[in-house]
Amino acid sequence: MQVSVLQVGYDDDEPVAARVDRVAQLVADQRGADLVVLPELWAPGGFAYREWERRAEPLDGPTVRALADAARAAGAVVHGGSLVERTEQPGPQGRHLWNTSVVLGPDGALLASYRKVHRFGFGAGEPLLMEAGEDVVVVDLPLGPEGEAVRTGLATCYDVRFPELFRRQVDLGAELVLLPAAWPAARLAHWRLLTRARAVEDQVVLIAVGTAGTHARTPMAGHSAVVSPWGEDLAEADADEQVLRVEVDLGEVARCREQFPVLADRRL
Ligand SMILES: O=C(O)CCC(=O)C(=O)O
Repeated sequence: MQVSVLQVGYDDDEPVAARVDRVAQLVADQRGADLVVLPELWAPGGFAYREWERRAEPLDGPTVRALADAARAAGAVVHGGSLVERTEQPGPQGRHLWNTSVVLGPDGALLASYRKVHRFGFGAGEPLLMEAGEDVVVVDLPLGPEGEAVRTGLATCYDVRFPELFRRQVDLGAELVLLPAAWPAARLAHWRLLTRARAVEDQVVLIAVGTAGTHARTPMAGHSAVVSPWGEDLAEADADEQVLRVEVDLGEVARCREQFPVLADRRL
């Protein structure tokens, strides 16, 4: 499987509509990739809390429509990262906003969405403004050598600190996990450690995609990575905007689980 990791960089000066056009073109340029993965909240701004209400949109809004066109142009499955989703109906806490990731097929159809379960912000930001997702999402994506289904778990940024979510995905058959993020540079060491730990303990291929640049006075860590089930880096970005093209052998998941059957030794 050929994967394009798009580590998007942005600052506060770039208008959102211009960023959506720029990133959609970057996605469309990824012909030859089977899977393209974008970061968390790259259009509205991962830490631009004050702008989220104004920049929120439904799942059939302009950002997802632009990504769907780009997926068709690239002929690839596109994990569009996440957006601030606005719904008509409020959630249990009476709010209308969610941090929602979307996955589109090569025909532009919406294959899956995932609402971030663990909200980041310690009382501000996400817990104050957004609803929490309730559902663990594992979806079949047509990413095998002949387009066969690959069980793929979806998680977002802060979720990586909660190993039980990923273990539940493994129980639901996940072999590949996609983790868009907007991770701050201040905790780069945690990002590197936790992404490798999740790949090793769950024996999955983990594709972790962060952002670059500084917005809302928060420098971003970058360092997107594609990690094998053995915990080895198949690729790692630096701190700047970057596109990584990586060949991933998903057969390594079954080989790793057979050669080192640690998951079979769990005591429940
Ligand atoms: O857990 C962290 O240190 C950062 C998490 C985060 O930035 C997020 O979930 O948006």
